[in-house]
Amino acid sequence: MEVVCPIDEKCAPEIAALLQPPPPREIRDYFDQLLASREGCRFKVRQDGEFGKGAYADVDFKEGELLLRDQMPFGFRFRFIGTLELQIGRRLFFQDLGLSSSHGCDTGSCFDVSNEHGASDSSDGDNVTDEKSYDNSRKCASGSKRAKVPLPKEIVESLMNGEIVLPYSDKFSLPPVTPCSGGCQEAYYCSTACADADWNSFHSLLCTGEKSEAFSTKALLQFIQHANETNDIFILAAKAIAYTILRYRKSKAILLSSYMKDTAHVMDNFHMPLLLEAWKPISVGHKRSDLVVASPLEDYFLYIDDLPSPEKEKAKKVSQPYLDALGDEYALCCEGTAFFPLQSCMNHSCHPNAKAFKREEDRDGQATIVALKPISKGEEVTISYIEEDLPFEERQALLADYGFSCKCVKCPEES
Ligand SMILES: C[S@@+](CC[C@H](N)C(=O)[O-])C[C@H]1O[C@@H](n2cnc3c(N)ncnc32)[C@H](O)[C@@H]1O
Repeated sequence: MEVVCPIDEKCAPEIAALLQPPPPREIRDYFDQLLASREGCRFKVRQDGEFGKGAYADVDFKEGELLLRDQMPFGFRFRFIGTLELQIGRRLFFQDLGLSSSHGCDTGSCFDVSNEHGASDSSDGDNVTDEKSYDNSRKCASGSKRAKVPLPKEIVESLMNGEIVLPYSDKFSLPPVTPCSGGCQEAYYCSTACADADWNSFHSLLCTGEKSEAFSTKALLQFIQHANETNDIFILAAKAIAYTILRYRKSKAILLSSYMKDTAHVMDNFHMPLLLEAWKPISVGHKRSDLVVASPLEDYFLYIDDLPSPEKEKAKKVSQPYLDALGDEYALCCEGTAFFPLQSCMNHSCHPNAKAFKREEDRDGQATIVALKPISKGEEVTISYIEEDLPFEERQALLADYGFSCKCVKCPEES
């Protein structure tokens, strides 16, 4: 017997309306507003291209010029926070629990204190680019085979408690850890402003602490555990839904405040339009992107390695046991999944004119797009979702995972 969710049955027309993309005029207005709110944004989003929406240069760009730093409308900024010692301590702590993996960070907020239960799966869906694949300049240690030499538990604890200070670590200062004000001990931030923004955006409904506004924190805990054990895309989906609900509630409150209390019944006519409006940032077709933030630990150990003698030998005497304990993971990047509204409008080309690229100075989780060649005003900006130098068949196979067959300038020629 087919199991039908009672909500699916009861709200079938509303669900169908939510799944319908907004009309082109509304999509255009949405992007016009979004671009106007981004200071110095030199793009246009047009919907009349060969592949639907696309991003077009609004000025001439030179080779190597920064085109865009895209921000997430909801979600989080990925940043390493706390101290270098805390980062090492947490990483060793999770390593000891057997939880360490290629995913260096949690799925939460602007943090990362290396809470390693986020398992993002980049193989499914419509993720736009994997910035890691462009990040060849950095030595992410996945390929190397450094055997780990574990440290005693007490040392790991002392690192996390701030009782151990490593030489030159003050040169790699990180924003202090601000815990979630809801008391969940799951989300950590780089500032109170960031914590508040997150709370108001979605976290108040997803927090498992005592101040949570979730309907049932017990159910929420089960959900989070399930997502952590399977795929953190569920967490991102929950954030999208919480974000929509909170946006809906805000506009409903504004609307109600402009009516007399006894005419509140007029709301019946507004539920759906308000919900559709609140949902718009998602329904205009944001695609998820995988993003990577380079580890400050890698920078630290490289810095020690580059010190002149005898400082290098002196510092190494202290730092080497930590490097040995971390093994390959000394350079583990922080990986996560995010929504970038502008980057997700960029179409793919196997002969792209721009690139999603993490530069040395990019220390947060914004999406950075850099021109690979001069781009003229009006020209479409394209990026490669995959390694574009691969042979034709391999490129097609990879792009099939993204759900389309590539029709860029290069592919038809090569086929
Ligand atoms: C991240 S979206 C880019 C924005 C998209 N054009 C839209 O309208 O939302 C990726 C989708 O755009 C289309 N697309 C992008 N580049 C393409 C290409 N080179 N060849 C064919 N389709 C492409 C595919 O449908 C793909 O799933």
